[in-house]
Order: sequence, then C-alpha cells, then structure tokens
Amino acid sequence: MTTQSEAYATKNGEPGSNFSDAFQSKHEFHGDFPASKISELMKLESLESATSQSLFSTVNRILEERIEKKDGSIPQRVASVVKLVVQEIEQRVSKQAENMRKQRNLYKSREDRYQLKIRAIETLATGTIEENEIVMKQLQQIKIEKALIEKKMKLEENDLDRLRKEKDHYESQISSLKQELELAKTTYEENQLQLETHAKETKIQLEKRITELECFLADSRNKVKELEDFSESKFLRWKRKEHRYVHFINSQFGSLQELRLASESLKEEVLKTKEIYVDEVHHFGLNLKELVDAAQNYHTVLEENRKLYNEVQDLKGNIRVYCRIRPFLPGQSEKHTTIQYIGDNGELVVINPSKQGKDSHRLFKFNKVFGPAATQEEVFRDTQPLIRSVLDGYNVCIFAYGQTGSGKTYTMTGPSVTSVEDWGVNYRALNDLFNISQSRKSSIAYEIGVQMVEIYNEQVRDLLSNDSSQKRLGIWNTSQPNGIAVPDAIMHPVKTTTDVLDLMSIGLMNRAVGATALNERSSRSHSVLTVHVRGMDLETNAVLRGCLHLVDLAGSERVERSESTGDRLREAQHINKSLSALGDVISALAQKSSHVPYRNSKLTQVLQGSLGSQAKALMFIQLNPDVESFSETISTLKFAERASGVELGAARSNKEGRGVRELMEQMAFLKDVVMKKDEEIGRLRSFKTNGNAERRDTNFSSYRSASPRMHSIEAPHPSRTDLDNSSEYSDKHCEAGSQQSIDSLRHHEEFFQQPRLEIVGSSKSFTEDVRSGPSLTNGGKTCNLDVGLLNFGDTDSEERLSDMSDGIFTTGTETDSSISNRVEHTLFPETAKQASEIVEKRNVPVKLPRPYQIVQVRPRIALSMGERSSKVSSSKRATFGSSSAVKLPKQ
Ligand SMILES: Nc1ncnc2c1ncn2[C@@H]1O[C@H](COP(=O)(O)OP(=O)(O)OP(=O)(O)O)[C@@H](O)[C@H]1O
Repeated sequence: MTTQSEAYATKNGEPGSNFSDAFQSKHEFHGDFPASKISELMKLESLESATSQSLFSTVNRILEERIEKKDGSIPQRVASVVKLVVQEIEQRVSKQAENMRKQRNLYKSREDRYQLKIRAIETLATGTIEENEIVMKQLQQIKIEKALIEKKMKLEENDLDRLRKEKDHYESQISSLKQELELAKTTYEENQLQLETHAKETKIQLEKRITELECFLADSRNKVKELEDFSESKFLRWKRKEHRYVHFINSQFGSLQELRLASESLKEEVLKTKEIYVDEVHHFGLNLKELVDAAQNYHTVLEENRKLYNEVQDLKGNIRVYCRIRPFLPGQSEKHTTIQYIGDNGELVVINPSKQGKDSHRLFKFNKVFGPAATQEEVFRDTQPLIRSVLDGYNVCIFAYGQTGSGKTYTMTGPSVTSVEDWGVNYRALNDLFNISQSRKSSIAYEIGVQMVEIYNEQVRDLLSNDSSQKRLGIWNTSQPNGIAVPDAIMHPVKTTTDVLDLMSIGLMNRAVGATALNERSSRSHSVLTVHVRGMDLETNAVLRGCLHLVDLAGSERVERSESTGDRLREAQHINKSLSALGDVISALAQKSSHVPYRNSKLTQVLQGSLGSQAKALMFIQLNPDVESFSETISTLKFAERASGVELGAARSNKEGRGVRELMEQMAFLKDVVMKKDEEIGRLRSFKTNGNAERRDTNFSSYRSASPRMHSIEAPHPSRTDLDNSSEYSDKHCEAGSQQSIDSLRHHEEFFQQPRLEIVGSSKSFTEDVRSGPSLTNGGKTCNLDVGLLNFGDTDSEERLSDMSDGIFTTGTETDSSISNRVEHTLFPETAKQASEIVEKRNVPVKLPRPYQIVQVRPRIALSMGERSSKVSSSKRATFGSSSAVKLPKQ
C-alpha cells in the first residue's frame, strides 16, 4: 500500500528527496522537533520504501508524544485535531488505497482485456496493413482515376464551354433563322395572297377559256361532220379514179409490151452503133496522140526556141536579163500585187491598180522570169551554165539591180550563209567552180582567187583588207585596159568553199549598210565580188583565164522614196548618180553610140570590162510586187528592157596556147627593150631640155597629145581647168603621181611574189601605149606616166573617155588577156617566173606578131598574202615570200 506522500512523490518524480526536504523544512520550521525522533524517522531507509501506515503511525506517535508530554510547542487541541485529521486522512487514504487497489484490479482486468484487445487489434492491424496496401493501391488507382476524371472534367468543361459557345452561336443562328423565318413567313403570306389573287384571276380566265373551248368543240364537231361528208365524197371520187387508172395501166402495159419489142430492136441498133463509135474513138485517140505529140513537140520547140534565142543573144553578146519577183514578206500578205502574169517564156505582165482598161497592163519580155516561189536553187540552175563558162575562159558579169528591199542581196548572197539551201548565187557559183575544177583536175589545173570591193559614196573600198589605210582604195585604175581586175584590192587565193565563206562573211561585215524607210538593213553601196580563174591544160600547157564579177548593186529607188536625210541622203544621191550613170552606159551601148560614158561613175568604171568587152553579162532584175512600189517596178523593168537590148558582141574565151604564150613572152622581152630605149630617149630629152625650157615644153606636149589612153596608176585625175591652166601640171603630177603610184605599187606588189614581167595593154592599146610615151622610173620602180591626160586641155574629156572606152570595148580577147595576165601574175607567180626566166635567157629580139604589148620589167617585192597565203600549197608558198604579212580581218 502506498501512502499519500508516496503518491505525492510518485507524482512529482522525486518522492524521497522531496518528502525529506519537506520534512526537514518542517522540522527546521519546528526547531524544537527532537533529533532522536528525526533519526528514528530517519531510520527508515527511504521514504519511498516506507509504507503510508508506518508514516501515519510515525506522525501519530509524534503527536501522541506531544500530547502526552504536553509539550507547549503544539497546543493540545491542535495536536488532537491534527491527530484526528491525520486519522481522518489515514482513513481516507486507506479508503483511497482500497479504492485504488480496486481500481488497480479493475485496471488490471481492464489491462488484460485491453491486452487481448490489443492483440486482437494487432492481428487486425496486420490484416489491416495488407488491406491498407490494397486500399493504398486502390487509393492510388482512385487518385489516377480522379486525375483522369479531373482531366475529363476539364475536357468536359472545355466541351461545355465550346458547347456553350456553340449554343450561343446556334442561338444567334436560331434567332437569325427565326428572323428569316419570320421574314419568309411574311413573304410567304404575301406570295400566298398574291397567288390566291392570281389563282382567282386564272380561275376566272380558265372558266372563260372552258366556255370558249366548249364553243369551239361544238364548232369542231360540226366541222368533223362536214369533213366526214367531204372525205366520203372524196373516197368515192378516188375509187372512180382507181378504176380509171387500172384501165389506163392495163392499156399502158399493152403498149409497154410493144415498146419492149421495139427496144430490143433498138438495142441491136445501139450495139451496132457502139461498135462504130468504138472504132471512131480509137481513131480519134490516135489522132489525139498525134496532137499531144505535136503539142509536146511544140513545147520542146518552144524550149529550143528559147535556148536558141538565148544562144543568139549570147552570140550577139546581149546582156541576159533574168527577172525575179520577191514574195510578200511576212505581215504583207494582205497587200495587192502588181504582177498579173508570169509566162514560161520570160513574159511578165504587170498591172497598174490605179488605172483601168488597156493602159493598166504592160507586157515585158526577158530571158527568164522567176516568180515569188522560185527557190535559190532554181535561180542558180539557170545561171549555172553562164558561171561554168568562167572555167572555160570566159569573162562573166552577173549583177543584181532593183529597188531597196527587192531581194538583190537575197539573190546574190542569200539570207543566211549557214543553210546551204539559202545560199545565193555568189556562194553557189564559187562552190560550183570548185566542184567542176575538182572533177577536171586530171586534165586542167585550176587556181581561183577572189577580190571583194564596195563602191561607197563614189569611193572604192577593199572589203577584204584589214588595213584601214588600204581599205579605201585609190582612184579606180581604168588604165587597166579591160578594167576587170581590181588592181588595188587584195587578191585572196581560195581553195575551198569554206575559204570563200570565211572571206565573204568578212566582206559582208565590212560592207556599208544602214536603215532606210524601205529596208531595215539596206546595202548602201555596190559590192563587187570578183572571182579570177586560171586553168592550165596539163597536156598542152595552154592557159585559160576567166573572170567572174558578182555585183550586188545598191537600191535603185528615188531619193524621196527612201525618206533619207543627212548621210543617208548623200549616200542615196551617190547611189542614184552611179545607177543613172549605169543607165547612160546601157543606153549608149544599146544605141551602139560611139561614146559610152563609163567614166561618169566608179560603178561603170568597175563594170566597164564586163559591159564593154565581149564578156557574158547577166542582169538580175529584182522586183517588189507591192502596189506601192509600182512606179519603181516600172522604172526597173524599163531599165531592164533597155539592158536586154544591149549587144556586147560575142563573148570569147581567154585561151592561149603555148604559141601565144611564147609570143607573149617575146613581146614582154621586146617591151623591155622598147622601154629601155624609151628611157634613153627620155634621158636624152631631159638632157636636151635642161638648157631649153621652151623646147622641153614643146617636146612634152607632143607626148601629151600623143596618148589619151595611159594614166598614172594612182595619180588623181586632174580637173579640166587644172589641165588647161597649169603648164607645170605634168611635172608636178608626174612626180606626185609617180610617188602615189609607187605607194600604190608597193601595195599592189603584194600580188606579185618575185621580180617578174607585167604585161599591160592590148593590141589596140599598144599603139596608144607607144604614143603615151615613156614610163618613169622611181627608185627602181616603174610607173606609167599619165601623159595622155596632160594634153587634154582642149579635148572634150567625155570624148576622150569615150575613145578610151571604145578602145577597150572593142579590144576583145586580147584586151582581156592583158589584164588576165596581170591577174595571172598576181595569182599564179610561176607563170611570171617562167616569163622572166625566158626574158633573162633570151637577149635576141624576136620579130613580133601584130598584136604586141609593152612589157615592163619590174623588180617586184615579194609580199606575203597574209593568213590566206598559208593555205596555198607548199610549192607555191615558196614563191609567195613571207615579208610584211597583210593580215586578214578576223571574223
Ligand atoms: N525570194 C525571196 N524569198 C524570200 N524572202 C526574200 C526574197 N527576196 C528578198 N527577200 C527578203 O526581203 C528582204 C529584203 O531583201 P534584200 O535585203 O535582199 O533586198 P535588197 O534589194 O538587197 O535591199 P537593199 O538594196 O536595201 O540592200 C529581206 O528580208 C529578204 O530576206
């Protein structure tokens, strides 16, 4: 049993010490408490171990002692009260202890029960943990599900939002639809009202119509009745008719039988007639065949006639005239044409659209007319024989005449070089010459050279020279008796068509072109392509030379039509001037006039050899079919008509056999001798005249008057007043001319590869050459003095030119050969070499035949032919030399 102090001590955690402290402080408070009692009390090992009873008994004994002793420290009563209290407390404590014991037991039982419960709970708890885990898992799952549900809820919320919005939208739509519905409803009601009214109206109308129809039906019924009556009567009539027809057919059948019999007899007759007819047709066929043959013969005869006509013209030396009509260009197809008829026989009818009746038509006749559809090949086919004759030693000139844009360049050159089909006469001609020369190479060795110049504003320019100083050539050297070669222009040997194509494209690029109102790219100059051919017969050594001029003239239109101004106007004026000079020459030739004004333009000077000598000439007349060009067309055709009447004299081939060549070599030698003599005479004369000026003048003038023929190679031609007024002209110009001549010669000598002979003049010119007096020597080079000109003061220059022209005109083959010699020397140096060798070998003059020529021995400087010369065969290259190469312009 625990006491109150124990409980107290247990309650405070330090029962022993606290109780002792309390007891001690109490004792101290009661200082009179005997120490023995305390020690007695203190005998108790500890308060903790002391029972509450012992403690109370201790207190009771103390109190009893106090009471017994009657100690005054504690009043008796107090002690008895305390004792009572202590006893009361003791009782209470014991009760309490009892209670506590009971409680303790109760607690114990409770504890047991709790223990059992705990154990049960523990077992439950273990079960619960597992359950918990499951629950946790379920919780987790529930959480996940919750999250999902939340998500779903969110989504649903979103959906809800969306639905709400949609709902709003639909609501607004519904409201608008409601409005529309309202509107529709009102309209419907209105319409309904209208329809109702309309229906009412229609009903009324229909009712009216029904009544009308009923009336009509009644009428119709009446009519049907009438018709039925009518058809019945008609049926009866038809019935009657049928009877009649049957009767008629029967009668017809009878007659048919009769006819059949008759036809059979007729058939027999027809068969008989047919036989007769077949016989007759056969007979007729035979007759027809004869007629067809005759007609064919007629065409052949016609063709032959044409050929014969051409041959006769060739024999007469007529200028052949081919007319070519340009097609309308793209974009011009709507235009009216002036060409009404193109005949096979070279007939051409042009029509003037502004005139009516007979005057509106004009007939022209030429050697050939090519229509707009004619191809380049067809045109060339008719030109080919003429071109081929160049290889047989003839001189041929082909030129194209016509207004700007009429197709001259198209015919002569072609629209493009790249396509062979487009090639014009120029390329085809050279190609043909190469082909034929190849096919003849076993018997004749041909060499071909080309020059190309243009006449622009009355100046001659070398189109194949890249040297600008040489491009513009000096005055056209008409002292060349036949004027065929272009002495100042560089001669380019050509071996293949490619060479020609290269050269010509360079030439075409250098050509002066410009735009006029009539042609976008108009040729503002006359271009002359000269082809020199020299062939040597490998058996007989006979040499033939041919020369072909291919001339693309500038446009012939009137100045005002080309709407030119400034430079273009000047060009047009020059072109017109030269073309009218050509017209004058042609007129003079056509009229067989004694004076032919070749010198009036550079163009006529260039063509002099081909128009004046016995060369073959062909003129292409180009026409623009456009109505606007009618007047130009007529003037072109008139020009062509005049040209076709020109007789140049029968063409002759420039062939020379060995004999002729030897004679020429002899002539060359003799010319040399004569020249030396002339030089001596000249020296003597100058020696004489040194002391006597007057005599000198007289002597010189005798020379001047002697020759209208010879000109300085390069000296500018003096004006007539110059000639009249300046007595010193001869000297000055002789010097100036000789200097120029020397310069020109230097250039000219490019054609010559070594010192050799040059043969100038012709049979007729010889006499004039002799009259012309001596050639001047200058620095070892020779030039012919223009002495002829010096004495022209009183003579009509035209006449002089005419004389000269005539001289050239009639010289014929020899005239041509002289220039050909010049060309030959240029192109074919070995001939010259042979000649010079012969001259060196022979020193005995040989008696000359009648047509002899002056020979000048000229030390020629060998000049390179430039890049072109590299294409010449090695055997010839050696003789060409290599100094001061003249380069060709690069394309
Ligand atoms: N026969 C033709 N077939 C097709 N086109 C042609 C024919 N003739 C000429 N042409 C075309 O007509 C135009 C003018 O031709 P081209 O330049 O040859 O005339 P042109 O007489 O030489 O003119 P210009 O005197 O101004 O030099 C060119 O476009 C040319 O292609």
